[in-house]
Amino acid sequence: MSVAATTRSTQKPATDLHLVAPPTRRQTQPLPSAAQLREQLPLTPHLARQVQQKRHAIRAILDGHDPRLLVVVGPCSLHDEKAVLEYAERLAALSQRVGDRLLLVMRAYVEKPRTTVGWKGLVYDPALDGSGDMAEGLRLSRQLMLKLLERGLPLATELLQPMLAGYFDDLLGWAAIGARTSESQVHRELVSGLDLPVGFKNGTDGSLGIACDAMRSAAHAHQHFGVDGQGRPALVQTGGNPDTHLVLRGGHAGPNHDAASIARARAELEGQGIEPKIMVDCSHANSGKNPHRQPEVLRSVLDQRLAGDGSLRAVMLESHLFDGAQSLGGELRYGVSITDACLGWEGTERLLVEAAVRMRHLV
Ligand SMILES: O=C[C@H](O)[C@H](O)COP(=O)(O)O
Ligand SMILES: C=C(OP(=O)(O)O)C(=O)O
Repeated sequence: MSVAATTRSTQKPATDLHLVAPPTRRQTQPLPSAAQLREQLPLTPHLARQVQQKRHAIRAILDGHDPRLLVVVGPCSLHDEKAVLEYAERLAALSQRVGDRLLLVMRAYVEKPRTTVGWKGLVYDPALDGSGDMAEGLRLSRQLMLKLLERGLPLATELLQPMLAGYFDDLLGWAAIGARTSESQVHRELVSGLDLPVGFKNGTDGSLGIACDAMRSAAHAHQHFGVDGQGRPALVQTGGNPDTHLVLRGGHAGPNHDAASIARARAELEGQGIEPKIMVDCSHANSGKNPHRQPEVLRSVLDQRLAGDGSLRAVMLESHLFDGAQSLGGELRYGVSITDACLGWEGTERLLVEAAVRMRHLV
């Protein structure tokens, strides 16, 4: 029975109207299942091997077996295939130059959590005009991620809508659970069943506890409600994910990348019996969302790492071809973010080469 039909059959008298959803409040349209999209846009055996190798390399860094720095870097969100591929070409070339000291993983973020409302990412609205063609968004997002993999890059994304994980998780080297969802049981259950390294971010208010709780929950086996590959409701059993870590992204009270904050984070993790493996997000509340401050955050992390803090194993940067951000609505500038402001390519390349030079003391 359709949602509209259900609504009509339960219609209440006018006095109870606040209890009854008007027929237009919720409508549904079918979408391809994850299995259908994977069949339409398959991961070749060659790329599947590459994904596994990259996951292995990322784990080795996060576990402290490889002294290189893991760097998750790239646009705040993907919106323009041409610019994304140009960015990826440059990142792949840079990766060749710095790969002995830095492992570069490209941000391929197709879902955006919003504080209130706003464009929610390529997968939701690929035409960028509110038309919300999500079937096309799913297709375009998976196709673009495959093209990025073909350039040899490992991929990172935020897993926001748990139902979407199955459309993309075979392509990922690393994933984030964002500041707005680290406390969510549903996301912790999701991570518990993923065979890839995942970073839990501290809350937007700066709280570390929710991310530590999340790691402990995700390390456990769970039984939860979910969907199978065909999109049918399913009882999902997960085995627990041991490959999770903390991502410090600052909070309402300010940044949390300084030595005192890192020491607090280490103590919180150790207090909960979790090995301290920390990524610092140089953007978001750690830079006050000013992209030109991302370099100082990265330099502060490097200073601490070189001074002997081995728990600092990874960083994140929001970077695009050109500096800044732009609003949707008018004529869009090529290679400029339409969500958070990013550091442009020139600054990114300079910064990462500088980081690689400094890392030679360790690697
Ligand atoms: O990384 C992106 C943003 O910080 C996040 O999606 C929230 O954005 P908003 O506060 O502009 O909605
Ligand atoms: C939304 C993001 O981060 P956070 O969850 O830290 O706001 C992001 O990295 O794109």
